[in-house]
This record gives sequence, C-alpha cells and structure tokens, in this order.
Amino acid sequence: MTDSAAPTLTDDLLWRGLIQDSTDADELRKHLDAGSLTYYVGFDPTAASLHVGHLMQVLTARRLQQAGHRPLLLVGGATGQIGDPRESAERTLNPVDVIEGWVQRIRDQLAPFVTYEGDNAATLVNNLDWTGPMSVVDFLRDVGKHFPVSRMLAREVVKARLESGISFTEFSYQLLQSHDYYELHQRHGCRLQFGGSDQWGNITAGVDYIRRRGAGPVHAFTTPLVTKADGTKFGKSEGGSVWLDPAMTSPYAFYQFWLNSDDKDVNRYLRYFSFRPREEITELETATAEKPAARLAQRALAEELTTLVHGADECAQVIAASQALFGRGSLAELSADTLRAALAETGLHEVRGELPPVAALLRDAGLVSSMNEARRAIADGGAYVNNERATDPEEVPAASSLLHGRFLVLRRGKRTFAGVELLG
Ligand SMILES: N[C@@H](Cc1ccc(O)cc1)C(=O)O
Repeated sequence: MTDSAAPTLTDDLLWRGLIQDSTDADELRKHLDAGSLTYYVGFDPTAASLHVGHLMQVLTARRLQQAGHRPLLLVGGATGQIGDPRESAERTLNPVDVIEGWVQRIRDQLAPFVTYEGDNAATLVNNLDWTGPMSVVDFLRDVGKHFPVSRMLAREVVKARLESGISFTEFSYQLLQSHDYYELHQRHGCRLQFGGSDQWGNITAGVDYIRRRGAGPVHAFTTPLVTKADGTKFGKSEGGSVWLDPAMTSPYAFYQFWLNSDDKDVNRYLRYFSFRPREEITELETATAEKPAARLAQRALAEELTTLVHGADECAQVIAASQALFGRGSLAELSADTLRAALAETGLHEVRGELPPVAALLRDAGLVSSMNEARRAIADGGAYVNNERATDPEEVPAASSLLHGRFLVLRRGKRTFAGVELLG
C-alpha cells in the first residue's frame, strides 16, 4: 500500500511551484487528480522560434500529458496577426506571409514535446481555422456581446496602455483568445487552459465568456513568471534571447545557458523544468547547498534540457566540446560544427593568410591586451594552444595543429578562451 503515499499530479505541480493562480484550487485538484482532462495552452507566432521562456508552458503541457491528460497545443495563426497587448507599447504588425511561416515553424517545434498515441493523444490546432472564416457581424453579435467593456478596461495591461495609447486591434485581442477557449470547449471538450502569469486576464476572460454563453464550467491556472535572483530577465544571454531553434541559438550556447544558472536559481529551475523524480531533485538541491562548486544541479539541468530540446547525440557533442575546451577531453574528436559553435560563444577571431606567432595570436584574439602581457602569460606557463602549454612566444603554430584544417583553441589560465579560424 505504499502507493497511497505517492504524490498526485496536483501535489507534484504545487511542489514544483508551477501553479501561480487558479480559478478554483479545489476544483482544479479534483480534475487534475482524476480521469483524463482535455487542456490547452496557446503560443503566438511572434518570432521564428520559441525561446527558453516558453519551456515553462511547453514542459507543463508535457507533464500534464504524462499524467494522463489530453493536450491541445494551439498556435495563434489568427491572434499572431493581432498582437497581445504589452505594457510597453503597441506592436508593429508583421506581414501575414511572415506570420504564416512562423506558425509552421512553431508548430513543428512544439510537436515533439507531446505524444500522438494512446487515449490522450495530443492535437495541434491553429485558431485561424475558426477565426479566419468568422464575419465581422458574427464576431460582434456572437462574441462581442458577451464582453462588458468596463471589465476589459479594468485589465492591468489595458489600464497601463490607456494613457500611452492602445488600438482597437490590441484591445480586442482578449475576445479572440476567449473565443478560442470556447471553440476548443465545443469542438474538443476542452475544460482547462493554462498559460504564463501574464495570461491570467485573457484566460479568465475566456472562462467568464464560456459561462455567459451557457457552456462550461471550465477551469484555468497560470504558471509563475521565471525570475532570476539578480533581478535581470530570465532567458537572455549576451547574444539576446536563448531560442530553441538550433540555427538561432546553438545547442552549445543552449547548454551553457543552463550550466551558467546561478546557485540561487538552479533549484527552482530544476523543479520547474526537470522531469526527474522528486527524490533526485532533492538530492541535487542538497548538492547545491553542500558542494556548490561541483555545479551538479546545473549540469543535470543543462544535460536534461539539452537532450530534451536537441536530442541525446547533440547533447553528447556539446558536453564533449565543453569538456575538451577545458582540457578534459580531446579537441580533435569534435566535429567542425560543434567546435565552431563552441568557439562562437567564446569569441572567434578570424585570420586571413598567414598565422602569426603565438604571442600575437593571444593578443589579436583578445586574451591579453599587449604583446608584453602575452609574453608574460607564456613565461608563467598560463597560455595554451589546443590545450598544449605554449612555451615560445615567437613560435608559429604548425599547419598540422589546426583542427579541421582551420581552427585553434587558445586558452589563458583555466577558464578564458578564444577561438581562431584561419580563412582561405
Ligand atoms: N496570448 C498568448 C498566446 C495565446 C493565443 C491564443 C490562445 O487561445 C491562447 C494563448 C500569449 O501571448 O502568450
């Protein structure tokens, strides 16, 4: 009878800190912990790729499906053309054909996070399918009639934008999202919507709207905003957003992003994003407290998420690259793509024509600021070319030492790197 002690889905979500707000905590628990509930979460095509911030929603969707519920993943082919209002300012409309391209890409990106087999098989939906054909008259009669403007005006973002300006287009956004929930309720029996905490207004507007139309009841919850202890925005690295598309953020940079999580944040991230059992997460939390320098939690998180998003092979390559860079593995075994991606993160210095001597390379690649400093670093034994200690500042690296015929990895001390690429 040990099973009775097993945490329910709701217990697990609460323990992970994944529920910020909900329409009714007891009702939600009842539905999440019983039978199979059809739920949805929506993603607007506002860029060519999702980013790490979206993983909160994507992985929560995966979690609910693993617990037996049925996911509907919505891509906003219609809402993406309108724009969910943000506090900052009105959005510039993107061309329709660009949005269409992004819808397709985001759909493909979401697809592998859920399964299409079994009783609770996932379905991918696009709100353009029901919003596109609707006439203005139908929209105003059948949808608009259920929205009190006073309620719409009371929404935080709308209030914030009244002064600076908000178009009727963005003001109407919540009607479209609300109507999505209604359509999914009618078509698929959907009874739960979740989203990020910024979606609370749109989501509850949908819950009310469904009730006003005499359907439901339906439920909702939001996940918390992912924050960082240092107060900066989660999901950015020096190069901007950390995307899920490997052509926009290399798997190496993706891995490093998680590996660099602060000790103060990493335990929270594990609870949010990891599919490891609770005991393992608790062990990793203890490791963070007792042996922070080993970064076991960061490694576990980086490895798990890189595998989930980019696949096991890619993750193995990335780990090999990061170890090889730090002198704990063979640089020669890395593929040219992996090596280039890793060096792009550390800074890749291009050389045309002849390679200069080591001291000049160190300076040109930015690892030291002068030839004198370069000579000193070499004399102190703190400069490396492809993990071999440099001894002679005047030595020109042999052509045979170039990795894939064109790369060199320069290192100063233990942790400062730069790449060199010899062109044509
Ligand atoms: N408004 C959501 C996306 C979304 C779109 C349509 C929906 O029906 C649901 C969610 C966001 O900006 O993140």
